[in-house]
Amino acid sequence: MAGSAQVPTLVYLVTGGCGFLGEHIVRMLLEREPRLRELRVFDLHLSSWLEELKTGPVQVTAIQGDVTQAHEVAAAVAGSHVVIHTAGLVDVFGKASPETIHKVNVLGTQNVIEACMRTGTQFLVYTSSMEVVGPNVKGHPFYRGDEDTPYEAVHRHPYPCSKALAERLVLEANGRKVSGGLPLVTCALRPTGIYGEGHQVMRDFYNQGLRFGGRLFRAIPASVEHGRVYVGNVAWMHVLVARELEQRAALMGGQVYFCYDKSPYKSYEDFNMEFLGPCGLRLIGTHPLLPYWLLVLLATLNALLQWLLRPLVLYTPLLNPYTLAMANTTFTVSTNKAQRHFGYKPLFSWEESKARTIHWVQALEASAR
Ligand SMILES: NC(=O)c1ccc[n+]([C@@H]2O[C@H](COP(=O)([O-])OP(=O)(O)OC[C@H]3O[C@@H](n4cnc5c(N)ncnc54)[C@H](O)[C@@H]3O)[C@@H](O)[C@H]2O)c1
Ligand SMILES: CC(C)[C@@H](O)CC[C@@H](C)[C@H]1CC[C@H]2[C@@H]3[C@H](O)C=C4C[C@@H](O)CC[C@]4(C)[C@H]3CC[C@]12C
Repeated sequence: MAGSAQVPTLVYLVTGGCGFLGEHIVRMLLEREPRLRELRVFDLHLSSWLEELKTGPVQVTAIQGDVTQAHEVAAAVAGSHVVIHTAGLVDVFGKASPETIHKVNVLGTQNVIEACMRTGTQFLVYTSSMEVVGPNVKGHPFYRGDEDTPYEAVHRHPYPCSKALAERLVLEANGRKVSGGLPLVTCALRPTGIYGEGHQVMRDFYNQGLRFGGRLFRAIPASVEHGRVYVGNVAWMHVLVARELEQRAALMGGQVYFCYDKSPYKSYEDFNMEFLGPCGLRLIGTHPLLPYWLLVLLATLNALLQWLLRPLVLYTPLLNPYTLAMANTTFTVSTNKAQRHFGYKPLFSWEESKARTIHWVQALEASAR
């Protein structure tokens, strides 16, 4: 692949390039990958902001397509040097059926792998997830763990199951021969809960707070820590891995890397308040306002209501049995594998990540007025 640092020669493909993370990866590549000649952005739903990117020196090719359609994926992959596969159905709220989640996240990933094999693309970076590891169905905490920490990764929910299967397909494909006889080099990145500009769940929390007069009500003990990572640092890790994968194929090929930065370990709700607080919202209660059994009952009622209403309307509240269990289980990572293997260091400090996210929420506030 070795593109010249001076002459832009490389073609990258980003699947899911119009999503929350995908957009940051696309913009980061255009800013920080000097070898880029063409950037292909493949997504089911193309965004209007892509048009503004077409005026720069890099050819930006918007491709409307579906990763579940092998021929569409193959056409997009053909001729690319690197594929960053971040397209996926990120659904823990019951918006999509288990079958659809599996089809997009697993079959879609299989299509990307096969397209690389058939067309001779050698380098594949997959956006996996912390959920490939946990929290597991038993609610075991994962406290400051790393890529080698033993943990019983047992899942039942369609989303983590699909991510785990897709990641396994990607890692098992490492070393297989692509068209032309060279080896496919793959690796998987496992972000913890990503936050930052464009994060839909943060937007949902903000809107929920507005509906309750600027108040959010604590449901989870402050002691339950969740690892979070700023979207800009996740995007940077993708760019760096894509750049280093060729030179360090023997070390990085077939590996997984947690995405991490200096974001503090806090409960999910307390962490969100780092951004929502400066925008006028208050988290009521130093302890959960309701007993856990009542939260479980309410979450179960939400799931029942979702099932009953499904023929009429899609009811997808934040609180359901799975999200409650996730929120209520400590999951934090402490690792430096990415730094050791390919020199990753967070591009954005915690202070910068926080300021950028607050600025974005304030823009939401302005548009909500
Ligand atoms: N958001 C997080 O906290 C988080 C954490 C860890 C990992 N991830 C992973 O990061 C990736 C991106 O997540 P996100 O939060 O940006 O989600 P997102 O929903 O904002 O982006 C996903 C993108 O994929 C596209 N897509 C969905 N189905 C498609 C299909 N069939 N064909 C083509 N494109 C399709 C969507 O249109 C969207 O633009 C996912 O693979 C997700 O599992 C997300
Ligand atoms: C209603 C309360 C109980 C409230 O605290 C629920 C919060 C809940 C919506 C979130 C708690 C943990 C989140 C998940 C976590 O950050 C990691 C994820 C992995 C990633 O691949 C996709 C997103 C997510 C599943 C993320 C989704 C929201 C939470 C469940």
